[in-house]
Amino acid sequence: MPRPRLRDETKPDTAGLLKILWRTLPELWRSSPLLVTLLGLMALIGGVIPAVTLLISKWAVDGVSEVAAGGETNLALLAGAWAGAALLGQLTGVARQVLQGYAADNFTVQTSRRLMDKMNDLPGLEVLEDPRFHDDIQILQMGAPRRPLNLTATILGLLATAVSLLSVAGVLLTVGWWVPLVVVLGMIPLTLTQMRLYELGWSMTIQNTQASRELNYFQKAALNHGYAKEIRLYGLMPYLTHEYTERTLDYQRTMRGVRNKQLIGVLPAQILALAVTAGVFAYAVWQAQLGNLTPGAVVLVIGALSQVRGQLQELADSLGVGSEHLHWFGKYYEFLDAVPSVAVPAEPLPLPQRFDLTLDGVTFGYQGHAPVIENLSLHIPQGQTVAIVGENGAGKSTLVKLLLRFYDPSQGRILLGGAGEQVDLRDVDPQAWRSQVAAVFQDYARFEWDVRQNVLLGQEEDAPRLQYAADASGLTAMLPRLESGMNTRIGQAYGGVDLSGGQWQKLVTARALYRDARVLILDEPTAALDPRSEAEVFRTFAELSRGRTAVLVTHRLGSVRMADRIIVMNAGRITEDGTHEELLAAGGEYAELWALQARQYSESRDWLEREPDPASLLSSD
Ligand SMILES: Nc1ncnc2c1ncn2[C@@H]1O[C@H](COP(=O)(O)OP(=O)(O)OP(=O)(O)O)[C@@H](O)[C@H]1O
Repeated sequence: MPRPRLRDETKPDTAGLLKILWRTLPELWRSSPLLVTLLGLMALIGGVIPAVTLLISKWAVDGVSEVAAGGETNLALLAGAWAGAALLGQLTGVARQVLQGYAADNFTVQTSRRLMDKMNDLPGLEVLEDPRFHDDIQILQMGAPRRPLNLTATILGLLATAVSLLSVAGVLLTVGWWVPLVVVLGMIPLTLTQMRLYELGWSMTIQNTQASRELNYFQKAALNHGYAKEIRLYGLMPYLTHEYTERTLDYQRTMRGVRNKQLIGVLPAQILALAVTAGVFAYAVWQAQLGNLTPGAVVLVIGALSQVRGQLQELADSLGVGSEHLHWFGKYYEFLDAVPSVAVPAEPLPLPQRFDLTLDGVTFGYQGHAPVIENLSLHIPQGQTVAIVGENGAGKSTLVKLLLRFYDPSQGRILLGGAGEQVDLRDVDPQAWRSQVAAVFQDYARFEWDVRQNVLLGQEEDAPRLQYAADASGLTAMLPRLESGMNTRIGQAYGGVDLSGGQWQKLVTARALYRDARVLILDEPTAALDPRSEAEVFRTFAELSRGRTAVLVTHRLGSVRMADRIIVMNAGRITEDGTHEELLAAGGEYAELWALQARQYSESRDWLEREPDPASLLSSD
């Protein structure tokens, strides 16, 4: 299975950028067809107005000369035409700004939606754990609100500028066929230099994203509420400040170098452009002195020269800025085209009748790491309650994530279904399978919404079911302590309250219970609960798991006795498998862990019951 490739280290050249533009134009048009068509028309109209104005100016100056020489010219008509053209220019300009805003808004929403839809099409987690992905997603996230908007403005601006440039250059033909050619050729180096420098700026952005992400992390950590206790306790702030400052200064030094290069780099090309403009201007004046050009033509040349200069400058800026936007869109398409390693099958098989779970020689390692599950085989018949225990890092949570198909095994298969109807998890729609599973993860999501939304997670509210989930999880009992009960907003950032670890755990248990699922997975659901709440959650779990397939990962051995079967994992393998009594009798790791926990309980009970002797508390042995 090919790994998703989100980062193209070879950045697109001009042909690549044109390809990206070619793909973007229809996208832009699709986001608001009528608006974009109208805007295109307006850009065309706005584009020819400068040339028309120049011509009218020429005719007016020549007309004035004619009148001065005793001839006749309708100067009022020319003045009216000039004012009309200027007014049309103003009006199309304003209308363009307004409509462009609407079109850009639509394009922005469409682009962001595509990003989120693509995220939804990535059913696995692997892609999110790739550090290169963080860089790309940061670029995409930061650019999503502004790149589509800016590109829309740039494309329309480019269209108007190109039309303007062509029409004004056309007007210059009246002075000499070579004049527009020389003017444009003389200014092309400026355009190219500017574009190259913009390119440099973009590549710096890319190269520095990891660096800027890291340096920002130091600042974020320093200001983050969640880290505040450790930072104060361990006096971490000077370290964070030092790291942040050093890294930022380093980063700024690099960026300053790029900026200076950008500014100085354009100077020679600017001087050439200026020389060409001055040369053509001198030529026009000389020709007028010889009587080859009318005063109106000189005015036209002066106006056209400054127009062409301005427009080429604009073209260079737009092409440079536009190429940055296109680079962003290049990343965006790379992301949209990324092939997820955990893929939704083109033609998913229906879910089987029975939900027996079978792992058949499964091996799995996280991206770039050694296997953490090795050749593991396990059969969990439908309806069985299985507790998985084992030391830290044994692979228990990884096994749970594999069961939910957040990853695919690198070897072996995970099968779903009873005999004769088994399907490989890879062949069913992951969303269909997950909708049958309720799970409480160790690192559950703490959405900063209200309590109700945190339980419902986007599902329709069913009052009796919500009541049941809240009662069974212990959530109901804690609601009176929250100011607005179920409607209490969580998260200080939005003026809400903070929940304790145990309160959160009750809430996420309610979240799982609200889902009417056939498979129940609880990964350390009681780590932060007080003993009474813990007992309550296990009692509910026992009740709920009746008739359902249930997997419970826990270190609390006292609670695993009620499981039909206990599995002990060690270094990615199953080392023991049986009931509580069987495993105790076997005298293996489980029995050892059980004895250890039992001894801890009895020792602390003895210790508590003993009359405290201050000397024994202070002695070192
Ligand atoms: N996303 C990840 N990327 C890389 N390695 C990971 C990732 N998640 C877990 N691991 C590694 O996989 C191994 C198994 O982790 P896992 O979380 O499955 O263990 P566990 O048995 O659930 O441990 P615990 O009892 O501490 O929760 C560990 O060595 C861990 O460092």
